[in-house]
Amino acid sequence: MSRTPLISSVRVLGAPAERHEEILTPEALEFIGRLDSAFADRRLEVLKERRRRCGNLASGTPLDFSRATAAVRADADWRVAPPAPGLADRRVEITGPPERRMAINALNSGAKVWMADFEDATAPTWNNVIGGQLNLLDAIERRIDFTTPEGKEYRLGADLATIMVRPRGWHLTEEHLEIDGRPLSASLVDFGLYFFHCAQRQIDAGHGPYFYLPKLENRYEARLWNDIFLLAQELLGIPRGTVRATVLIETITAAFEMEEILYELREHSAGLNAGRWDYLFSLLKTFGHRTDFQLPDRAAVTMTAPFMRAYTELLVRTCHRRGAHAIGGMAAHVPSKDPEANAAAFAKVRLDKEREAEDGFDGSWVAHPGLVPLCREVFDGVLADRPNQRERTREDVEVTAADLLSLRRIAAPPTSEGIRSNVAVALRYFDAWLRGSGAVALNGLMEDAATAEIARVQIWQWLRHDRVDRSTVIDLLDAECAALEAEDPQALALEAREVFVDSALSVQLPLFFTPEAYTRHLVRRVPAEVNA
Ligand SMILES: CC(=O)SCCNC(=O)CCNC(=O)[C@H](O)C(C)(C)COP(=O)(O)OP(=O)(O)OC[C@H]1O[C@@H](n2cnc3c(N)ncnc32)[C@H](O)[C@@H]1OP(=O)(O)O
Ligand SMILES: O=CC(=O)O
Ligand SMILES: [Mg+2]
Repeated sequence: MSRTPLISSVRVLGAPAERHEEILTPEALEFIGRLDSAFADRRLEVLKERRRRCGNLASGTPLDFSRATAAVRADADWRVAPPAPGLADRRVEITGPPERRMAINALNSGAKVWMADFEDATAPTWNNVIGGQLNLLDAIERRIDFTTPEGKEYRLGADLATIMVRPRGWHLTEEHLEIDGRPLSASLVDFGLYFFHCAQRQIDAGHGPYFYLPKLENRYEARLWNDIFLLAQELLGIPRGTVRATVLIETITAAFEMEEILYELREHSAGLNAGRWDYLFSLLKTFGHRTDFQLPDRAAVTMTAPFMRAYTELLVRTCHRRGAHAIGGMAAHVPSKDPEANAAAFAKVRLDKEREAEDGFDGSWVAHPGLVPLCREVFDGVLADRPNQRERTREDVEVTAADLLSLRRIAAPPTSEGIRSNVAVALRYFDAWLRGSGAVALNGLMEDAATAEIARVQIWQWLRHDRVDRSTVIDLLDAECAALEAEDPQALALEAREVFVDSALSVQLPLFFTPEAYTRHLVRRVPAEVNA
């Protein structure tokens, strides 16, 4: 990296802990400081534009494919970069937080890719953020093995999944790192620390610095990431085009700009992923104010709903037309110890993966190592010896704006069980998140930040449209708090209740529950110390 001195230094405000100094080296801090200084203003523009667009859509401005970019969509000639080493065959991808034991289990799981997640599946405590970076570094250096006090051994095997890292989204800051008196962008901290420590190591190991990019809303956000990749590669002397990134299409506005997002990132693109849970959240959030866009209980909205099928079909069509991978989403069912529930969960996941494989997806996500063989078997059945099915261009697919927005076709009022379950899931998830776990299994379903957002925003919407009254929700909330406290004396039921009240019962709908909950509950700063 060029050694021109920085005008400002990054200050570490998080408590020091064992081995943190291996990640927070002066050089790594200088690197993320440079990235943040270069892109802080553009990040703020992104957030401003999101608020502006959200306001317009809430007040009824129609959503459509942009006329300004019609030429990009019409040009049949451009393609994204070819798959990078380790990313041609992605038939099974396992996701999970970069926690030490789970990292080893994920890497050994038999999946082709491990999506190491600082986002939906991670509660961004300081220790999770820096500990996650240490685990990634140790995994790449193959020194992550350990033995539990009970004697259970965790060792890396011979055949490991390719690592892709998902940094936090643009809406979040990292309050334990500061430059010029302001916190750094959480996206740039997660991206930058991993890139600084692991990009060259990954290249030396025959792979590369690979990423998943969450919650993008439009092509300008893709352009911003592309510019970040260019600068990061330049600063560390890594050849241009080495980075690869898969963008999650998980907002309704991004669904209208899939081609444009691939185009902006084409030099660094590793395709698109159908992030179904945040996509549903985005639909609810974007149209939550309107009476003409009401969704039924969360459990009643499946991937076979016409507007969800339009979204996944368009994603496959768009990716394959541009030579990019299309990666399927997360079926929420996780294995259970009860054989009957387990068989039901596997049957549901199988159906979901079969539909994706038949539709042309090149691979898909699982949340648990126990589901890797199932997903592999389903995709093997369609792919056989081919690494992917990008040649299936799906020219039969035609999706209109109306198809993507056909929510009315499944509109239904909430049931009392739907209301109760949303209150319970949100409260219990917030409790887990406040205690440092960003993903939990509740009633046989994987719950993470995206699914909890759905639960709380549905309550907000049903209150707004008088589908339920406030006193019913408060009664349910209090009953659930009492049950949680009775079950687990360590539970943070009162704090979780506070997060619920702030995010689901407020007059204005908070765009995400995480920024407020993070600054109020997870940030633990120690007095500032300036890094030399
Ligand atoms: C909407 C989206 O963004 S989806 C993507 C983000 N969400 C996720 O990534 C969720 C990933 N999944 C998980 O975190 C977990 O599977 C959970 C929390 C849902 C359930 O975890 P657990 O309650 O530990 O499940 P369970 O007890 O069945 O686990 C059995 C073993 O599998 C391991 N395991 C479970 N899930 C994973 C995973 N995703 N990656 C690696 N290992 C895992 C457990 O650590 C445990 O290992 P051990 O026996 O060595 O201790
Ligand atoms: O990140 C994935 C999602 O479904 O949300
Ligand atoms: Mg998501």
